[in-house]
Amino acid sequence: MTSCGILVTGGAGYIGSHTCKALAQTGYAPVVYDDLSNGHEEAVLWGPLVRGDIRDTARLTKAMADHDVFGVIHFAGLIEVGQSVHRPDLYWDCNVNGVAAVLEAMRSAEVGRLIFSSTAACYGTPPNDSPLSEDDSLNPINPYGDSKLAGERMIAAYCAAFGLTAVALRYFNASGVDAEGQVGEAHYPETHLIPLAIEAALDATQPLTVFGDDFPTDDGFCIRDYVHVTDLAQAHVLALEVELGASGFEAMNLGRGRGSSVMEVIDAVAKACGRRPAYSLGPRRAGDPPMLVAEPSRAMARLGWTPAFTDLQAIVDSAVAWRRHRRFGAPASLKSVA
Ligand SMILES: NC(=O)c1ccc[n+]([C@@H]2O[C@H](COP(=O)([O-])OP(=O)(O)OC[C@H]3O[C@@H](n4cnc5c(N)ncnc54)[C@H](O)[C@@H]3O)[C@@H](O)[C@H]2O)c1
Ligand SMILES: O=c1ccn([C@@H]2O[C@H](COP(=O)(O)OP(=O)(O)O[C@H]3O[C@H](CO)[C@H](O)[C@H](O)[C@H]3O)[C@@H](O)[C@H]2O)c(=O)[nH]1
Repeated sequence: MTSCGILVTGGAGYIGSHTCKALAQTGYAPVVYDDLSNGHEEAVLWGPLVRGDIRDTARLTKAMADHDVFGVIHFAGLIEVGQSVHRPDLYWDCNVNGVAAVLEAMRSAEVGRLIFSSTAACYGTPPNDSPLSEDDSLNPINPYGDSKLAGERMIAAYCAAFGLTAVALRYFNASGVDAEGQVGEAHYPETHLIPLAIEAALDATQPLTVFGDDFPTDDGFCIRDYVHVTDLAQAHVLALEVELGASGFEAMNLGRGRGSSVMEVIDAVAKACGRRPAYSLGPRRAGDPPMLVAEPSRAMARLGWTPAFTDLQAIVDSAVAWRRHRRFGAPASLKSVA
């Protein structure tokens, strides 16, 4: 019988834990590999946890062999655009050496399929207002995006040379939370807009700072494409068995294809919480492009993927429900870092 085991690096984190749930619901057996530096043991609910660093090739190889996995979904890494500008050393080390270790371990353990967490940050600042397609130029403007694009290129080279197959999924802004509240979003420190705006609405001592109101957009605020994490999780499951062409590698955007400004997010949070988040205006955050919106038709055609959450308000509502009843995560640790 073919193995149904999947090694999920970073599976104790936000997107990884939601993906483990989707994998288990589809009949796969997720094995989480995570050092818990930013993840939560309480989020590992659908299979075993192997604690280890993503740069440890030997430990990864052993985990793949011990659990007889046939694929790897690689989420583990550092994720903050702003931090990457101030500490590029951390991002090149963890995100690039992490991919190298995963690829070498896959070669040793003879594991054939990789799904990689990539990002809209690979595109940099788009040249115009059109949604971004995979054929648009890749010019990251921060070390986080650089490190992810380097990961994609290393993976594509391994596919060409060593016969692995891989899909890089370029997420736009992961948001929202599992409808049953089994897992959720609990980053420390939290830097993402939606959870911070919710905290500001529910706790007057945690005001939000809005990073800039002078962007070249209709209302002057940054625009992002917020896509529900359960929809992202579903795309990973679909990507595991998609047929790939001769190169063995494909990159696909995952977004709703709709942009929302920071002020539209604040409005949706106000509606969901019944109270407007307190906020002050700050300077632009280093490394923030004005507008990132996906053209997601390739993932829809190639994977048969359709995002179930089409509406920003429903995404924000799910995040508010988690904040009110969360299973893990402590509000006192919430802190914005620019
Ligand atoms: N959140 C987003 O909007 C977004 C958007 C685009 C891409 N991504 C990518 O998706 C992936 C997951 O993001 P997330 O929001 O779930 O982040 P997260 O921080 O919640 O999860 C990352 C997990 O990786 C683990 N990890 C970090 N460094 C590690 C190391 N050295 N060794 C082993 N484990 C390590 C952490 O403990 C954590 O559980 C990341 O690769 C990120 O770059 C996220
Ligand atoms: O306290 C805050 C936090 C964010 N923002 C603004 O809200 C928007 C969204 O910011 P997030 O930090 O929530 O998300 P990013 O767009 O910076 O980054 C996310 O999407 C990227 C891809 O576009 C990366 O992949 C990254 O990992 C992921 O966190 C941005 O315009 C940002 O300037 C604020 O105004 N105040």
